Amino acid sequence: MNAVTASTDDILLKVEHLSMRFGGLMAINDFSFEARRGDITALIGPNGAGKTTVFNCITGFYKPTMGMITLNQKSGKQFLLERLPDFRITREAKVARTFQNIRLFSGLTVLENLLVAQHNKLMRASGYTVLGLLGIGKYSAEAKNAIELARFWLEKANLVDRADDPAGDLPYGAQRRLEIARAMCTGPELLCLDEPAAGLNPRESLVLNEFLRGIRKDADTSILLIEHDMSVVMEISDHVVVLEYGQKIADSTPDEVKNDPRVIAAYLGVEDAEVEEVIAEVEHLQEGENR
Ligand SMILES: Nc1ncnc2c1ncn2[C@@H]1O[C@H](COP(=O)(O)OP(=O)(O)OP(=O)(O)O)[C@@H](O)[C@H]1O
Repeated sequence: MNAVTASTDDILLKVEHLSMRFGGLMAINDFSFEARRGDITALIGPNGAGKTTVFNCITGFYKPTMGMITLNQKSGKQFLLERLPDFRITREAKVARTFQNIRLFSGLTVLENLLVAQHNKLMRASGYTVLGLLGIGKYSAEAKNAIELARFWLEKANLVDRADDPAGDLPYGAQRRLEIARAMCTGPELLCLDEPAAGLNPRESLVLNEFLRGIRKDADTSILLIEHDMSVVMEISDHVVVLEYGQKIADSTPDEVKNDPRVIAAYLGVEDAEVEEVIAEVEHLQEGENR
């Protein structure tokens, strides 16, 4: 979907004038962007640009200094995320996330990790009573559903044959996919992934790409992705937003962003005064290509 043509009904997440100050450092400065329903939106930028801080504001880990973050569910319900505590952002607004460093229960099996993710739903079904847990009422039906859902995501993550192994025994790339599968077991409308391809080899990155494309196709979940691995970003994203020093410098399709001189200059670490020079060079190269 093109960045310019989205209607307001398509907007799942709207970030407006977001700012986050840490003491004297303005980590995010008047940053606005939109993520459309059904899209994979990538948030990229050089180290320290503020990407994780934006994620932390969206998911309630930080309360922004200023700005509004609106999540529009498909049901029509609207949530102002900057006003909600993190557990309500997960449970009610249905925003799930993964972290830069893997946070699995490494002593539990792969399947158990996916069931733990559904703990809240199961406890509600038990009515928080022992009788409920013993199978009277809705609990047994919900427990069966939880196992079905875990199986579904095990298959999608290509982990069925490792279901009974401790999560800590999986290769790195498989642990990354398990984390994402675990987040999917909470039924999110928005899945925020913080550098899912970090540390993966090229083959594992390809498997990850397929998995993320599968999520977009099979689940009603949109993805917001922070990623340094451009082979992942350019391959699977519908829309790319670029941050530099806490401010937006580009917001467009992967192809346009890839050729944007300001983005190239930011990644090369060029001083502001030299940006014009880089722009001229890139334009010159592009003219050469088009000839
Ligand atoms: N809790 C905090 N306290 C103080 N400064 C912070 C805090 N969190 C982030 N920062 C600062 O805010 C800036 C943005 O950091 P952030 O981690 O959001 O960048 P990033 O784009 O995610 O970087 P990377 O790609 O290296 O992960 C950095 O200068 C960082 O040191």
